[in-house]
Amino acid sequence: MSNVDVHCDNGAVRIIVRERPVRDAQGFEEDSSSVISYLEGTRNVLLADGRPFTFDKVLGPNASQEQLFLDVSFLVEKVKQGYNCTALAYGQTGTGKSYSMGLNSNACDGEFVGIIPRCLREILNTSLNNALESHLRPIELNASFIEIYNEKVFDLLSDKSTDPISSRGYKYTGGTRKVLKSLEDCYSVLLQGNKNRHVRPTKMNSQSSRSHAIFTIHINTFSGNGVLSTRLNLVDLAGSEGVRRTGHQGMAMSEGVNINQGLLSIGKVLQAKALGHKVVPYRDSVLTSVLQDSLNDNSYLTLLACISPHRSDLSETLSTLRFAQSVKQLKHSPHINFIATDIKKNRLKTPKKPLMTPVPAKPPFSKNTINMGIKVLKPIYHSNTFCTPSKLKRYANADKLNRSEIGLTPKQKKKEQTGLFQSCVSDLPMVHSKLLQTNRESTIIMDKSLDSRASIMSLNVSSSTVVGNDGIASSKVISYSPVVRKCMVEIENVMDSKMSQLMETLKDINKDNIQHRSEIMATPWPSTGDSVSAGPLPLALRNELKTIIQEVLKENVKSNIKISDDANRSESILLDSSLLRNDPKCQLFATSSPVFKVPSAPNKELNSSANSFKTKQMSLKVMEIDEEAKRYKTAIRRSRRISAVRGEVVLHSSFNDLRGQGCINEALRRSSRISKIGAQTELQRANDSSMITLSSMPRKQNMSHIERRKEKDGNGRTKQASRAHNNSSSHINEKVKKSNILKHRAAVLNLLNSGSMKELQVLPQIGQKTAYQLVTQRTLNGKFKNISQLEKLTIWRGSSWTRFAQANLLID
Ligand SMILES: Nc1ncnc2c1ncn2[C@@H]1O[C@H](COP(=O)(O)OP(=O)(O)OP(=O)(O)O)[C@@H](O)[C@H]1O
Repeated sequence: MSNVDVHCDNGAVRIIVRERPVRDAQGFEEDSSSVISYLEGTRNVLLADGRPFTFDKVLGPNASQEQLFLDVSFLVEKVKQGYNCTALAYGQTGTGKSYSMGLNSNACDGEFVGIIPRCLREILNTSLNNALESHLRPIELNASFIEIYNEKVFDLLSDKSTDPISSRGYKYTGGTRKVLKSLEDCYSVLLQGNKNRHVRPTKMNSQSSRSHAIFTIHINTFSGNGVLSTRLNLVDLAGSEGVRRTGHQGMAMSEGVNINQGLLSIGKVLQAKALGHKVVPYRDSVLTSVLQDSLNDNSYLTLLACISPHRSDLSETLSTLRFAQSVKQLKHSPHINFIATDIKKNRLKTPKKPLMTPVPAKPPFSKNTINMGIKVLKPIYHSNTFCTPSKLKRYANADKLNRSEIGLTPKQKKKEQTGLFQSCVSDLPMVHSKLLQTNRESTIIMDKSLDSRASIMSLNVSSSTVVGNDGIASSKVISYSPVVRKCMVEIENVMDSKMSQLMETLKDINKDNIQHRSEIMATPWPSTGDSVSAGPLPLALRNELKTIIQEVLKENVKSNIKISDDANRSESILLDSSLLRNDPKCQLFATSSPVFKVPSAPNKELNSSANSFKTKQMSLKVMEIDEEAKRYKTAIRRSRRISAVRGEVVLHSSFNDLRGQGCINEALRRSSRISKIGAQTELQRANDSSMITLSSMPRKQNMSHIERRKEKDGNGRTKQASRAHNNSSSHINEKVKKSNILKHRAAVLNLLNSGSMKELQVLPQIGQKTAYQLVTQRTLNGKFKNISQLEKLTIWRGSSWTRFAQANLLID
């Protein structure tokens, strides 16, 4: 189509205003002068009773149907490229909506035919012309024509057009689709639809539409691997009307009310979208439910606002113009609708592939594929938070397609795919584990986000191509899962703060050499020249590497200060990259990926053996603190749960010392709380306040903590951990331990006898079901006298009793 108006911009939402000619006076006292005027030399500004309004295009009363179509034909171009498009005629009754859309005439040809027949003719002509060429892929053209009358959907192309196909509360599933192969088909479709449409004469319009009509042209372009499915929705909304002016009563009045209701809801939807509301009230009316796909961001929208020139209609005209202005606020970003049918088939046929080995598939469309005389463009794949293997495969296919189209050699492609896609994905967990060992702050940050296996599994990368308005792929984007993104940002922040701390330290130590050092710090990391290094992931890895290196530098600077004391201070703290190369952490990165190389050594070298030792010590210390921190967090979580049962308020401050004293003290506290829950019973009320037992934690867990502590004693542990261990081991001798266990068992039994279902679930291995069964047994058979009575209950399945008893220290 070469006749796209040069004045059209490429915005996804366009507003065209058309003024109808002055009406003949038919029962009205019409003023022949128009309240609408236009600014000389402009095509987009009009004055309504002196008030200026700016739109994409304004058409005066003398504008022809051809002129109007020139502005709308932009949509035909877009729909051929693979985008969904919608043209919406809105305005007061009798202002020429149906006339402009072409629903008044039953012809497809002629000077006065409107938008719909012209669009049909244009699309059909292109398709017929192209069908003559043998290399073209098959195209299918269909039309559907529905109307929404009194909040019900009617299929105008169906034999039973008087039966509604959908009403409020039911999802509209579409109407009859008629195949369009010739102009005759288009003609018969229009004729049949118009014949079935609800029309009623009003005081304002002898042929007033009483329904909202939606004419849809469906275009399916088939390809080897899928189908490019697009729609052009041409909507003729019923006119807004005042009951007083139409003079309607009864049925006609209720029609008017429903029409206004639909228009109001469409206004609400567009307003909500324009204001960026998260919840858009699509379901407020049948009209908005049906138009949901057309009004969403993924479509080109053109609003044709029809206005009247008469002063008597001024308030309606102003209201229409304001509505049009609010629609202009919408920000749509349409993308091509490619449905890769083969992917669905493949998912069923082929076994699941491992996550990291996507199998390249034949691109669904190539650059040279021509459909309907236009180049079919690349589909967009949106990144998802969590990638299933099949999704990852789809992304990999899209990635390959996009790469093939940007002209990379097969060798480069392979290198990129294996180098960037796979190595980066597989490197991420490794980087994460290295960070865990080397950077305490990063570890805590990562811990926050990656504290579950599921999160670690979500460290996926997906790629997508951004396609511009002109349909050309403008850039390639690699997206990471939110977890990875969050970590990257936080790590970057940590790095920044460390950097500035380091610079401060350096500044204090040697002001003269500061510039030299900053230069070294700012030196870009050398690249191997591999294209991989330019990708965003290597940058992220590089940042992480830098973080680690900053750590090492900082440690080295500090240790050097101590070693060299005052003598020759400036010499000793001079930064040297050989120091980095000698450091085991840096070596690890330097060898793991060819992307990273430690900068070549400048002149001076420092003996780093002392530093390495200190670094190792620091790493061990960091690991210990991390474990402590994890236990601390777990302890707090469990304690909160226990407290919540009794409605206790747990002050965080009371747990602060847990970090230092380890989990044994915490276990004692928790056990004490279990006892307190049981303290509500009459029997144990007196004893409970002094009852402190060893632990309500699983025995295995408890033992493993102690054992781990013992192990750590040999390897060097934190002062806090040592203190906690010494305290606990000195105080808990065998005798006390035994009596504590007995007390603990009594407390558990007491809780089982008196606790509610919710309270019982505080105990390990007691879920909702077991708690319910225990309470039922207790109610039926009376309180449990001892542990063996508990054991004999029929509620335990398999090894559930053993697990419960062990977890609660009820058996030795
Ligand atoms: N630009 C125009 N040029 C010539 N005639 C027009 C123009 N606009 C409207 N008309 C005439 O005005 C009359 C009413 O137009 P039309 O039925 O299209 O209005 P409408 O907005 O669809 O009204 P309703 O909402 O009640 O259906 C028709 O007879 C139509 O021919």
